[in-house]
Amino acid sequence: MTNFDLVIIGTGSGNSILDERFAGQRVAIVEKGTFGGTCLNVGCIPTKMFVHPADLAATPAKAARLGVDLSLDGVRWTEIRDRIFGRIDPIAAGGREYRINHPDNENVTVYEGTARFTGPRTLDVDGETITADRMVLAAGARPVLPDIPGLDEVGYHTSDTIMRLEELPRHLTIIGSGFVSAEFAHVFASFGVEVTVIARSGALLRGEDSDISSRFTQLAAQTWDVRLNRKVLGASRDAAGIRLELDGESLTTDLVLVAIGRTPNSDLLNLPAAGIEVASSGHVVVDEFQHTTAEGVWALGDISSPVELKHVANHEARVVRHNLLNPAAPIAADHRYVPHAVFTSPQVAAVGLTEEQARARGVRYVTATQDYAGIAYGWAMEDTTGFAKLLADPASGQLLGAHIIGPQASTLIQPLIQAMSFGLDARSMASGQYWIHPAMPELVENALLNLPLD
Ligand SMILES: Cc1cc2nc3c(=O)[nH]c(=O)nc-3n(C[C@H](O)[C@H](O)[C@H](O)COP(=O)(O)OP(=O)(O)OC[C@H]3O[C@@H](n4cnc5c(N)ncnc54)[C@H](O)[C@@H]3O)c2cc1C
Ligand SMILES: NC(=O)c1ccc[n+]([C@@H]2O[C@H](COP(=O)([O-])OP(=O)(O)OC[C@H]3O[C@@H](n4cnc5c(N)ncnc54)[C@H](O)[C@@H]3O)[C@@H](O)[C@H]2O)c1
Repeated sequence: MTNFDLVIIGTGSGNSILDERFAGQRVAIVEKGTFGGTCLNVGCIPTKMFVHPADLAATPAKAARLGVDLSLDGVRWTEIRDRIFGRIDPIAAGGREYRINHPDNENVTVYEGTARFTGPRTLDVDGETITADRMVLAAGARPVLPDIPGLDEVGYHTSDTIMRLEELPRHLTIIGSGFVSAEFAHVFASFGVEVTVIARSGALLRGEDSDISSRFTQLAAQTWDVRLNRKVLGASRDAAGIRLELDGESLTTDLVLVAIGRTPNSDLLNLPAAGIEVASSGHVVVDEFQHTTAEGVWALGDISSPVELKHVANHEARVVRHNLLNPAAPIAADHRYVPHAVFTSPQVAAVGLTEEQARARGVRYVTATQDYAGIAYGWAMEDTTGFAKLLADPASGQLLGAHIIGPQASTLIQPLIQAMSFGLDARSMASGQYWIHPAMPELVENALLNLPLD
């Protein structure tokens, strides 16, 4: 049995905790998979590296309308794939090598195995027992697997495997209609794959404000075969490919991608043995300091956060690092205004309350929208579908929510996140600064000016 000052489980955001301030401590870090975790290896980074060439491949279809005739001559899938992972895999390998062999990490022991609690702050790692005075759970989440009769037998992909395909399929069916579905549908459709999206509800991206979600659903249906309010009842294979039975119809496809959410890896850690409480959602229960219900144990990222985003995991890792280094003066995590963006086509980005949430909370609010078509740059682009929608407190002008669908939505949302985070009211924000003309942020300026404040 080996005792450490600190043990971290998971090398995603957990790996970023360690810096030179931990040099005097004996630290262990445990990883059962690829060093660097989800975002680097199978999440944010590779997906966006596929989205960028997908955006390029989709350009010819949009350009002719403006009098520019482009043609897509081909998509070299294996080259794209190998270029992407040829850049990512060495980073993962380099991160591992750094922790194992670099003199900076003389105090760090890397365990390449699966951690499982056998008692308070006591772990079994593939047969070896390690204990620690303090522990951090940063073990992330994994794709939810479906319970569809026959699907295991015919085979399917998740976001963990789809990016390493040997060749593009002719037809791809995606089960699920959230972030992963919207991003991969855009990537594969832009690369020339026929894409079918199966949603069990009546809209895609239904977690978004309903105006955004319905606009996105309407636009998506023009590019992809979108089947709403459908359940997949069974799967089988025949000469034509994989046959999926939906309620009332069937379809034949070459490949299935399952994208129905992610579940925290808390169930694999035997947390009851360590006195660590887990919510019914599977998330480890933490207080505002990211401390779990067990003395000396913190948690961060997807294992404890219902908002499974890298910027949240990174923020929480910084909070945990501070609290490990400054036990007498801990800081709280700030989860007030967590934004997100979906890198699909068109892009979607949001922060704060949707109108449905504002209504359900009974807060007083006003809304305003601004079409891209109504600002100079959007008009020049002849964008006819994008818009921004804001919610604000009519008395104070404080923003309650911001939602954008359209080009550069993930960038345009940032000043609104800033305003909400620092308490800047809509009127001051709109009128107290210059807005570059004729640039895209005029979308934000005009949406702010449109708010019918008291
Ligand atoms: C396809 C996809 C695209 C995404 N795109 C974005 C995006 O654009 N923007 C964004 O903000 N977020 C995105 N996310 C979400 C983001 O990747 C995650 O929120 C983030 O990576 C979570 O980090 P983490 O440190 O909590 O967990 P992880 O990075 O998952 O790290 C957990 C690590 O713990 C290891 N582990 C688990 N159990 C054990 C065990 N028992 N013993 C030892 N090791 C263990 C795992 O192998 C893993 O390496 C995306 C996710 C996916 C799946
Ligand atoms: N750009 C980004 O920031 C980004 C990109 C990808 C993933 N992510 C993160 O990863 C998480 C997981 O993504 P995701 O798309 O898998 O999940 P999601 O929660 O975004 O969407 C899951 C979808 O599957 C549906 N669903 C759930 N169970 C189902 C079932 N049994 N049958 C059919 N449909 C079902 C849900 O109604 C929902 O529409 C996201 O919530 C997000 O936090 C972020």
